[in-house]
Amino acid sequence: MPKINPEKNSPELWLEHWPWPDAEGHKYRRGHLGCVTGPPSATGAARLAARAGLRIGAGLVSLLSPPASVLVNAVHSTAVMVKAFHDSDSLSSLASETNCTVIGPAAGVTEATARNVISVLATAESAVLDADALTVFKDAPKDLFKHLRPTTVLTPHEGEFERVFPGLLDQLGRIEAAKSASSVSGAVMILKGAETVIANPDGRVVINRHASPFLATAGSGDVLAGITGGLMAQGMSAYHAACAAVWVHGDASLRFGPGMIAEDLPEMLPGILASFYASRS
Ligand SMILES: NC(=O)C1=CN([C@@H]2O[C@H](COP(=O)(O)OP(=O)(O)OC[C@H]3O[C@@H](n4cnc5c(N)ncnc54)[C@H](OP(=O)(O)O)[C@@H]3O)[C@@H](O)[C@H]2O)[C@@H](O)CC1
Ligand SMILES: Nc1ncnc2c1ncn2[C@@H]1O[C@H](COP(=O)(O)OP(=O)(O)O)[C@@H](O)[C@H]1O
Repeated sequence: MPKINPEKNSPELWLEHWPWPDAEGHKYRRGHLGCVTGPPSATGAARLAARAGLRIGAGLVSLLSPPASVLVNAVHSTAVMVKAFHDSDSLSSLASETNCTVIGPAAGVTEATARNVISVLATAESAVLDADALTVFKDAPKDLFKHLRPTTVLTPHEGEFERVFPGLLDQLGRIEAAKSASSVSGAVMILKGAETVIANPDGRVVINRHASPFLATAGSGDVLAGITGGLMAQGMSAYHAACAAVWVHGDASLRFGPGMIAEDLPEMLPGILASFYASRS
């Protein structure tokens, strides 16, 4: 088998595609991100994603919330909006109003989550599937694959990856496994870890080592899903958004350093954006 030498992730790969706001623009032109929340006791993960999406520049961000979680979400949200969905049909309708929807963080490993994932994929312009949105297809990954498109990004850690692509990691190693999974599923893959691999269905692969070990903290992956979705909502292609989000997420962790918790990551984004903005030619 030919050895793949993946490209190293760096801003040169994607910064020229950064979705800066137009001087004449308004918030709707900066894109609408939706983040699907879980039950009342598990809403924080989606809120981390939502805040990251807003910080990275999406013009509007909505928490798409089961009715029982609306109050807890509303109490904890200010600029981020809250919209209730009663079933997968009404979620589908809300997702159709977004440019990208993130689903999975603390969504719950339930049949309802599986239905909700399919509904989001049917109507959202683009989607990020993380955590439970992947785990829930453990016994029938092909049921998921048939709904995936090149505008979908999957963001598994190794445990989640193994559930949806059993045996691939052991058989091929991380880089080849991510590449194969992207090709088989037809979606962009972010295989997370100390070295994160980003793979596109067309065979492009990038490896990211620009990250701090302090990222090993609860909720940091939810923030990555939100950054990715926030960039896609602004019109960045799924592959460029995936590469950019992973680098920026890593940069935020390196800038913060020891003591970082997931909540700190979105607050590091303005400094990173300022340095990108200043470097525009
Ligand atoms: N604030 C909140 O609300 C938060 C809510 N969260 C939500 O919690 C839910 C559960 O998600 P989760 O990722 O914590 O656990 P889960 O899917 O059960 O897998 C864990 C098992 O997988 C394995 N494993 C292998 N490699 C691994 C790796 N690199 N990183 C991690 N695990 C790895 C390992 O098994 P082992 O290899 O040790 O046998 C491990 O025991 C989900 O809905 C998520 O969104 C979180 O986002 C946190 C913040
Ligand atoms: N040792 C490490 N070095 C660099 N990055 C790491 C390390 N451990 C985890 N990460 C990163 O932290 C994030 C963890 O995401 P995830 O496992 O989904 O956590 P959670 O479900 O708690 O949000 C990923 O982006 C992963 O790449």
